Order: sequence, then C-alpha cells, then structure tokens
Amino acid sequence: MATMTMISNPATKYRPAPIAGLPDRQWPNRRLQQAPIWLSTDLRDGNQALFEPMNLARKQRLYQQLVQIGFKEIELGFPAASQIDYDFVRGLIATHQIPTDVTPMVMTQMREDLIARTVESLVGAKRAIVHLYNATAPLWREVVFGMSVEQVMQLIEHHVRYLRRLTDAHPETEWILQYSPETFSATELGVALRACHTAMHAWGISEKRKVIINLPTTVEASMPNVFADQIEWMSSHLTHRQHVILSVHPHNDRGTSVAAAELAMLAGAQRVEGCLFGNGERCGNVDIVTLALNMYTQGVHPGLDFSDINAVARVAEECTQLPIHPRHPYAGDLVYTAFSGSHQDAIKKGFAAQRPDAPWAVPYLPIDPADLGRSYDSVIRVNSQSGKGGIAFLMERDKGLVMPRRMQVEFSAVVQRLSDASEAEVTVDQLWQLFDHTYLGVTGLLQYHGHQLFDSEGEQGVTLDLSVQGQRRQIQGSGNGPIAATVTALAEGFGLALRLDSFEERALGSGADATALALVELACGGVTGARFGAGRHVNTVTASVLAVLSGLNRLLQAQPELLSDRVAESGHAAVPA
Ligand SMILES: CC(=O)SCCNC(=O)CCNC(=O)[C@H](O)C(C)(C)COP(=O)(O)OP(=O)(O)OC[C@H]1O[C@@H](n2cnc3c(N)ncnc32)[C@H](O)[C@@H]1OP(=O)(O)O
Ligand SMILES: CC(C)C(=O)C(=O)O
Ligand SMILES: [Mg+2]
Repeated sequence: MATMTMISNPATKYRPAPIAGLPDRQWPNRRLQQAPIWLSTDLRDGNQALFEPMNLARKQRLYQQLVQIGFKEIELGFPAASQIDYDFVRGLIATHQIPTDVTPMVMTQMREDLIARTVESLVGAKRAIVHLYNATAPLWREVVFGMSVEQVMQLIEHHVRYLRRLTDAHPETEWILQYSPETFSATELGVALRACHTAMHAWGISEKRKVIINLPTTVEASMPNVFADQIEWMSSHLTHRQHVILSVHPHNDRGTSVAAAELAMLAGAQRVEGCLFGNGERCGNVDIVTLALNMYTQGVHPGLDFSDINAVARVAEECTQLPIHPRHPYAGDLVYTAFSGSHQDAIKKGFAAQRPDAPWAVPYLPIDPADLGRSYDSVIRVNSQSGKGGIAFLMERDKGLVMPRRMQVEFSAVVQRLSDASEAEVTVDQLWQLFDHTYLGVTGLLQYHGHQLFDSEGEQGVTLDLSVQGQRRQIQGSGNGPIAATVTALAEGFGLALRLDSFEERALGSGADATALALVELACGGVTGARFGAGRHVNTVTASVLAVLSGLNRLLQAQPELLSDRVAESGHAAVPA
C-alpha cells in the first residue's frame, strides 16, 4: 500500500481561505476595556467531543463549578438528542438549581420534533435561551444538506417561526433566541448576513425580544485578523444592531482561537462562547480561562473567578477525563516554574524589588501566581539549565541560607556537576545535602578537635587543636578578633600566605534550635578555585573557626602540596599536643 506523505506543492491540494477585505477596519486601533458576556459551552460543545460524554453526576459537578466561577450563561446540553441531557435540564429546573442571575441555554437542530422536545425540556424555567443552528457555508450546503441558499433561508424561517409558536405558549418563561449560522467563517458574508436577518425577523426582534447572533469559526481556517474583519463587517451590516447581542464561538484548529476571540471583541463581539481549558470538538473551543486571565493581566477584571485555579483544573479534568497540559497558560503545573538560570536570576531580583502596593512587575511572570491561588513554591526549580540565582533563591527561601554573591557562583558550579551527572531535577533537600557535604562536612588535611581563646597583649589569641595529616598538633596565633587570630595561627603555623577576604555570620533557625552559620572567603597565594568555607555551631566563635578550617581544607583539596610541602618544615612551629 502506498504511504501518504506531505506533498511538495500543497497549493495543488489546499486553497487559502478568502479574506474579507475591509479597508476601513476599525478594530486594530481599539483596546479591550471590558469583559464580554461569557457563555460556557463545556456541558454541550465540550461534552459532545468527549470519548465518554458526561453522566448526570459529572454534568452536575461541572455545572456547580461553572456557577461558582461566575458564568451567567451556561449551555446545558442538547436535550432533544440525549436522555441524560434532557433529564439534567429538567432536574436543574425542578430542583431550583439555576440561580436567578444565570440563564440556561440548550441547543437544537432545525427540526420540528427536536425543537418541540427542546422546548418541553425547558418548561418552568424563569428565563432560557434556545440555540438554533444550521450550517450555511457552500461546502455544507452542497455536500451535507443538498440545499440552495433559498432553501437554507426557508429552513431557518420555518423553524424559527415554529420555535416562536411553541415558546409563545409558555409566557411564564422569558425566551431568548440564539441563532448560529454554523460554519459562519467559511460562509459568504452576504449569505451569513441574510441567514441572521431571516432568523431575527422570524423571531420578531425588538427591544423586548433581543436575539443573540452567534458567529462561529466552526472549523478555524484562517488567521485571526480575517475573522476580526468578518465580525466587524457583520457588526456594521446587521440591522436592529441595538437589539442584537453579537457573539462569537471560536474553535482552535489553527491554534489561534484565543487571538481570534480577542480580535473579534475588538471588532464588535459582545459575547464569547468557549470552554474551560479549551476542551471541545477536535482542537477544542476557545479556552475561556486563558481569555479571561489575559484580560486580567491587562487590568480588566473578566468577571470570572479563578482565585483557586488548581481546584477548577482538577474538577475539569475529573469531569472531562482529559488531562490539562503542564504548560497550559495560567493553569499548567509548570507555568510558574523557571528552570533556566537567567530566568531564575531575574525572578529572584523581581521578587526582591516588587513592592506590595506597586503594579506587578516581576520578570518572566505575567501574573502574580498568588492571585490564582498558586504558591511560589515551584516558581524556581533547579536542573542542569539553572544558575546561581535560582539556587540561591531556593536556599534562602527554604533553608534561610544567604550566600554572598561569589559563593553563589562557586556553589552553582558544584550543583551543575551534580545535575549534569544525574540528568534530573535537583530538589532543595538535595541542594542542602550538597552544601553540607561541600562546606560543612568537608574532610581534608586539617581536622578540628578544639580551640581555646586567650588574651595576647591586648589582642585576641587562639590555640587551635588539630590533626594534620593524622598527626595531632596545636598552633597559636593572635589578631584583632578570634577569626583574625585563627587565620594568623594557620598562616604562621604552616607558613601559608593565607588571607581572609570576607566573613559573614548569621543565625539559622530560631529560639532554642538556632545555630550560627559562618561563611568565609579565603585566599592563599595563587590558589584558584574553591575559596569559600562554612562552619555551623551553636557557638558563634566555634562556627567561625570551623568556617576558616572548612575554607582552608577546600583550598588544600585544590592544591594539597601547599601544606604537605610545609608540614615537615613547620613541625617546629606547632606546639605538640
Ligand atoms: C458544530 C456543532 O457543534 S453542531 C452540534 C453538533 N452536536 C451534535 O450533533 C450532538 C447531538 N446530536 C445528535 O445526537 C444527533 O445528531 C441528533 C439526535 C441531533 C440527530 O440524529 P439523526 O437524526 O440520527 O441525524 P444525524 O446525527 O445523522 O445528523 C445528520 C442529519 O442531520 C441533518 N442536520 C445537521 N444539522 C442540522 C441542522 N442544524 N438542522 C437540521 N438538520 C440538520 C443533516 O443534514 C443530516 O440529515 P440527513 O440524515 O437527512 O442527511
Ligand atoms: C455554534 C455551534 C453551531 C457550534 O458549535 C459551532 O459552529 O462550532
Ligand atoms: Mg462548536
């Protein structure tokens, strides 16, 4: 059997989508300043795209979530098509589960039996939208329906009138018509306009009988600017425009449904239909979460509440049985995590610079994760792409360890070797173990047994009790404090050109559990590489002495001959234990 592959000239097989051509288009110069009316079609378009459509319990759970988020219009299903949908709608009405400010919507084809059953499902509702649709594009007219444009208009006229007759018999309900020219984006604009006008007039559009005209990219086939032109054209050509609520229903076949919806709003759309996290037919309906939070990050409240985005995501996953991608905008598990070094560095600096009452300005984070109930815990994670900034951020945040900048550089090289070797993420606990092993638990030529302080002609004197290459020694030195005295003792005791370049000490932990952590930076002749040492002890002086010894041991690890050459000579300088 021949294998099909991509063809060399796709123009022989695919035609570019026509463009509307709107020379005086207004939408590019506009800015989104208010949220649209949102309609969730999770329970209809989202549901009809699932392997296993939702059962009553899952529909009920998702419905409650949608109400809680703040949707004021919710498409409940296709009651004439499925007993579950019918029972679900009846159940919500019978048990008064539809809040007074929420309007339910249900969908049906242009067929009398289906319309009758649909109206029956809604009896007793305070207010309801009936959504009638029929495909209007040439391909569907010819291939699916075998209808001329005239016949399509008759189909619409007849069924909208039929719906009107049935709903007029139930004046206790406020009935709203939604008409969708399905496949609008592939329909000649003149035909789409005529279809909408036919539906509007058959319904008797007026101030009191507003109509929702819902224009879908049933199959997204062109760039979002083309859709925006189509919407602006419709918006400016629809009669009774003030009584029309212009709605859009973008699908995501080209991956640009969010952009299409945003540009359509600029072009005059007042209402948007979509699903949470972009569920829906094929590549999905437009993702309302992304759209809403895009607005939020521009300073416009979307009127939907995603303060606990994780909870919403878990309910959506449970009800649809579809996973949300870890990099899904705003909601994915990884979207507030930076692995790469320069991003981590910038985020760390951004958090430090961010004032609580100032506009949000943290590099690489377009939204404050806290606004969505996400924590900062995973903002920075470490792997082989990470740098000093991220490592230092984690060590400071989780372990209270503040490293001086040059020590961050030195330690990140140690971490890099581990992450390169493990080819995996390095956790904070692993970082701490590595720090402990590298600095605090460093074993080397010099082993500490104890020290004593004494006065030395107005200076601080110290006696260090050490093992040097297995031999117990005591050496002494003095200086203007215990650290200077320790450095002098080691320098003079072993004839080293040892110099203290920096010293920092702070408490780790608090109360009875507090310990002192001392960090030193040493230089010794021309030794390059490891320069930092750390010591931890409940006693601050002991922590400092240990830090100096840790630093020297690390220098000696890099260049052991520095000491071994001298130990024999310096034996006389050391006081035997
Ligand atoms: C873009 C969208 O999302 S549109 C919504 C799509 N959603 C669904 O279809 C989910 C629910 N649908 C169903 O359960 C079924 O399709 C039903 C119960 C509505 C109808 O089932 P059936 O009568 O078996 O028809 P079937 O599913 O094969 O639909 C195709 C028929 O409907 C016709 N049709 C399709 N859309 C419409 C419409 N909007 N108005 C009138 N007729 C339509 C087709 O022309 C075709 O007619 P034909 O059989 O005479 O050729
Ligand atoms: C609005 C309806 C008909 C729809 O789901 C679509 O066209 O995608
Ligand atoms: Mg759809």
